[in-house]
Amino acid sequence: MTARSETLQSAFDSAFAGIGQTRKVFAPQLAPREVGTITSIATGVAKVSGLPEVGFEELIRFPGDVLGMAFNVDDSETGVVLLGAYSHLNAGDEVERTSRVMDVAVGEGLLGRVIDPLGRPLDGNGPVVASDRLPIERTAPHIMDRAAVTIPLQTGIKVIDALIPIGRGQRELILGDRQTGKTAIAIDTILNQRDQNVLCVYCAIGQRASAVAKAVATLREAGALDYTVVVVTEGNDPPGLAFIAPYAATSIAEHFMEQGRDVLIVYDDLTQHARAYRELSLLLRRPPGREAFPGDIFYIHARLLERATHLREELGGGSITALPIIETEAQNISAYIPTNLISITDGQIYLSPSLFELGILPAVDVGKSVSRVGGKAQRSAYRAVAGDLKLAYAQFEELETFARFGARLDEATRKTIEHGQRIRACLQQGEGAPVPVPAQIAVLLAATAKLFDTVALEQMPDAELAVQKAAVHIPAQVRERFESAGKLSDEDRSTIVEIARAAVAPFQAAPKAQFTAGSPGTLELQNTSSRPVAGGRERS
Ligand SMILES: Nc1ncnc2c1ncn2[C@@H]1O[C@H](COP(=O)(O)OP(=O)(O)OP(=O)(O)O)[C@@H](O)[C@H]1O
Repeated sequence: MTARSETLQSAFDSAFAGIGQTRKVFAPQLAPREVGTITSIATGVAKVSGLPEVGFEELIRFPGDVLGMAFNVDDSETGVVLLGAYSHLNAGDEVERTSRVMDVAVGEGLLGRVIDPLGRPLDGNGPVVASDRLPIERTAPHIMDRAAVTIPLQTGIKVIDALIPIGRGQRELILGDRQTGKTAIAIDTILNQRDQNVLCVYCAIGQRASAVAKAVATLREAGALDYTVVVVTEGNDPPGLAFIAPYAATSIAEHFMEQGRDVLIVYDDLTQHARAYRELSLLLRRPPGREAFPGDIFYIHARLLERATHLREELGGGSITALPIIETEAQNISAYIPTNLISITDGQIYLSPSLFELGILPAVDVGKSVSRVGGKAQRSAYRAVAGDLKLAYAQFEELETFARFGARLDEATRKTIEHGQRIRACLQQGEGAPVPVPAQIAVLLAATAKLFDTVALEQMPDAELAVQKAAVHIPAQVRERFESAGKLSDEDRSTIVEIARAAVAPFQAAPKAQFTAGSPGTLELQNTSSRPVAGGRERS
């Protein structure tokens, strides 16, 4: 054999050897594909037959890549909640099991993005970069994995930080009638997390597109979108999307919490979520209960809010603070969904439409609001003033009701009311203007020291702002004590009060005042008499 024919032979052998080998290794991957058909379709739900092995909450693929979630798993038929546009679907269409449950993209790449509950971008900024995916339904951390709530979550809203403090890992309900400033409180709290090292998730459920666009624009303008993930379902989305939105948002927050980060999550609002669930349940013929809500309506909210917690140090020490929002009807806080949520959460911030109408903003009704765990996390500097402030304010609110009837008031009552009015004025604050801690402490200390009592009510906004600005003069070592657990000494308090006194001084040359019964819920000052006012000072 020549050298040339030898080379040809070996090439021939190796070629055939390759084919033989390929034949041997060729093992086609045969996977069973379970396929069923749509039997009927209604608003946001479909009934499917021919999927005997389908599991509860398993995803089912419909034509056009629409996903659905198995909700009612019966022997003969499966009730499926649709999670996308379904107008092209018809009875008889083929559907397929996916053998997986609903999950969502999570990770740092989501910060600054506006997405839907399926993780699809809505902001036109290209695909979302996810570091991982997590199922939307996860069990809440076990009781032994949880730590006590000890670190405050500053909202930047004076009345909340002073009187209804929130701690990291707490669940605090915001409730009130429509248009009473519920969203404003939640958005302001997000804005205040800028320097607090807290990441935020804002979950808009069934909101008007314009309201969501306004919230996103506010966050973007204030630079708060950089540390916030916005999860949105709009009013005209299928009810299935509204139903899964808070669970998906919570999984996004949990990813950060498990990395040791503090997260704030806002559900705006769970009334829409409950309505979406009611709609789905009625369409799937689940038995209706009170107010036509299904029997497990309490459970769907409890299992959601149980996922907000503060983890133990060994597990990273991260936390999720939840601010669910609920809309009441005609101030009825004892309706089904509000009472459910009140009993699940660790306190509530109640917004009163009457205060809102009087222009007392934020319209927080201090008497009906409570924070059950936040007090323990509150900074000691606040605690030093909160007790006096609460008492004085409660006394004022009670006396104010009497004063409405035009009763003649004795000197002590008049002073209490005057003092209460100034506290109320101090606690008012505009939208989108969170107040830093030192400025808050200065204002609150000035109010408890009755420095504002000699200032005319109409001058109060300016006087209060002057005290806020003067807070920059508080010595650095005192400011440090605001952050630490250390108490303010008497010396610290008098230093702050003196700074505030100097700031208030220009406003104290106020006109003389007399009370008359004014419009309901308020008292007017008239510049007529020369009666002495609080502090024994005569107003000129
Ligand atoms: N502290 C405030 N200062 C001034 N305006 C405010 C304040 N809080 C809320 N508002 C205004 O009150 C209106 C209602 O506020 P917001 O939309 O937050 O209420 P809501 O209760 O969430 O409403 P909805 O029931 O529509 O969800 C808005 O126009 C908002 O700008």
